[in-house]
Amino acid sequence: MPTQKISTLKTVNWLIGSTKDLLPPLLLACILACATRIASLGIYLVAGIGLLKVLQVDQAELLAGLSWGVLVALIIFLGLLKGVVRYLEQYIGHRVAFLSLARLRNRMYEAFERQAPFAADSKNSGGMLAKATSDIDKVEVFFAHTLPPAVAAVVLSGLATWGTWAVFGIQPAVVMLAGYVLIGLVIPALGVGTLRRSARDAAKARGTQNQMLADVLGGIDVIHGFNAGKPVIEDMQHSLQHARSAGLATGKLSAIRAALTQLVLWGSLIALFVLLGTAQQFGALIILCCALIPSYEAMRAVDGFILGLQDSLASARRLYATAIQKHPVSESANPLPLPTSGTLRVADLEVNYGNQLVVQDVCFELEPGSLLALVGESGSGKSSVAAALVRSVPASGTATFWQVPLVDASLEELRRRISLVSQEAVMVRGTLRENLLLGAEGISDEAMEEVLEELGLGAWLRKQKQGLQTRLGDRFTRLSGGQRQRLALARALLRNPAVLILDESTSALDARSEQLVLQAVAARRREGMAVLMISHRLSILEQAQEILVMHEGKVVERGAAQALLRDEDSLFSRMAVREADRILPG
Ligand SMILES: Nc1ncnc2c1ncn2[C@@H]1O[C@H](COP(=O)(O)OP(=O)(O)OP(=O)(O)O)[C@@H](O)[C@H]1O
Repeated sequence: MPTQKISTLKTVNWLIGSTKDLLPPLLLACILACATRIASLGIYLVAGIGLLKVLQVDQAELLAGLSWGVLVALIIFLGLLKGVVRYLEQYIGHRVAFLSLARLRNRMYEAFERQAPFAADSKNSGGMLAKATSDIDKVEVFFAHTLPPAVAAVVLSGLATWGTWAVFGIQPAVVMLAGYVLIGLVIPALGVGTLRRSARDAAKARGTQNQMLADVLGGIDVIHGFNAGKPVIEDMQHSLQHARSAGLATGKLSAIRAALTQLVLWGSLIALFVLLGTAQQFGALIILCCALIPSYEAMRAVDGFILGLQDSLASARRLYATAIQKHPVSESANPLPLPTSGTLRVADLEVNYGNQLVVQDVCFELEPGSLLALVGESGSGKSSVAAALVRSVPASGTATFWQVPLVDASLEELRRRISLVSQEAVMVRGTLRENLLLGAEGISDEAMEEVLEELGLGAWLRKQKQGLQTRLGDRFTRLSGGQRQRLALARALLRNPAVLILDESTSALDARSEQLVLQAVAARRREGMAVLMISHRLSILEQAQEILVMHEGKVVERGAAQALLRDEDSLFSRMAVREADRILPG
């Protein structure tokens, strides 16, 4: 859902709902912020009274009973009080902030997890990173550093106006109130639309920059290899420029607001001087100035609040949009268990991405122990069939495992029974053991070592001083493409699924390693594991009971390899000839 369409009310409601239990400490932080500002005001007022004493201005009713000793004691007391309440305000404010940060991060990670892998595939990872980091930071700043000072400013201005009215009459009270309204309401309202737009643009630009950075870092070897550093840097500079211009509008407006606030402050002082500037009321003027300066200063927090609010709301809207986004594939309300073995039957399978139909009318049966191959040109829809079977992408038609429709099955069990080893053999940061387990339990070290041996990685493992504890991704344990593919395959084999889908999972292997992989797969098939193999290699296809040849999303030919090859005009024969020419040109 585009963030512009999300209402502020819903966003705030979600934000409060997400951090509900933090509201009492946030309220306490607001109360403490009020106490800090009141103590500050008190210090100014006592200093003002001291000044009156020094200047020997006759303000009998104000000065009665306030000896130097009392004034010094009051200053010390107020100073200590301010120190203590400020400490508590900061402590509680930051506690609320960090808890809200943790809470929001968790909610975001849950949302990403719920939407994965579809979200990770279809959205930019940089945008997701920006949401998980800077957007949440912006919301946290709002909670910790903007709301309590803004609340305190409003309370303080109310108190100061009331006090002025009570002691000095209505006219100076009206001057002060006018100043508060100008600083707290009118000036912050200037250019709110521009602020909202630039906050939204800035939040989006942060996502784009993160995305660019992630892409550049991921593809640094390619960029170097193609000498593409200069255009890439220019692109990044362009993007930074865009972010800078989004931030510039906010900067200009805050400068104008700050200047206007100073004008109002000095205007109010002049107005008070005109009203009370006679010799008799000079004392009152000094006292009012002492009240006005800290309370106007505090009122500026409202401006910061409005600025922060636009930023926070822009970020909160992006977070809310992600939090409410549903994965197009959902689990049924009462998920059915899946047996450990059975036949996978697929009929009339269709896969759509948006309104692009990429797979249609695909039907096949995969019995325990059998091998089915899916071949076809690049983009013909093979990987989409595989993704549909593990329900990573939405699909229609019927797919059942041991007569249980996959749409009714528990997603966790489905992905335990059907394992997909996809084209990219992704390893996460961590040890070899952690990568092989990847959340699975009850797999022994011996079983891991055995599978690695079976896949031809035994010698490599023995060379690693820390064995299964070797950290992957470290400088000296960079994996080759073929090692990576075999580790991904080992991960799947260790889970012993009923159906193993291999999507071009041997593309980076040399003939000997591929042979070892095929032997391992054949051994599992003898134990009943069914295999759906997506591959172009004839050596693999010969072992398949049935080959499905896909073209533009449809199965156009099917049968055993030899039968398909007998028809020289078949798409499969032509593909086989091209594949043979590729290996042995001429
Ligand atoms: N997540 C996605 N969003 C939108 N379109 C997609 C997505 N994944 C794949 N496609 C499109 O669906 C079509 C089929 O892609 P798919 O990856 O299934 O083909 P394939 O036969 O596996 O190709 P290859 O052999 O190159 O891996 C392609 O046109 C591709 O652009």
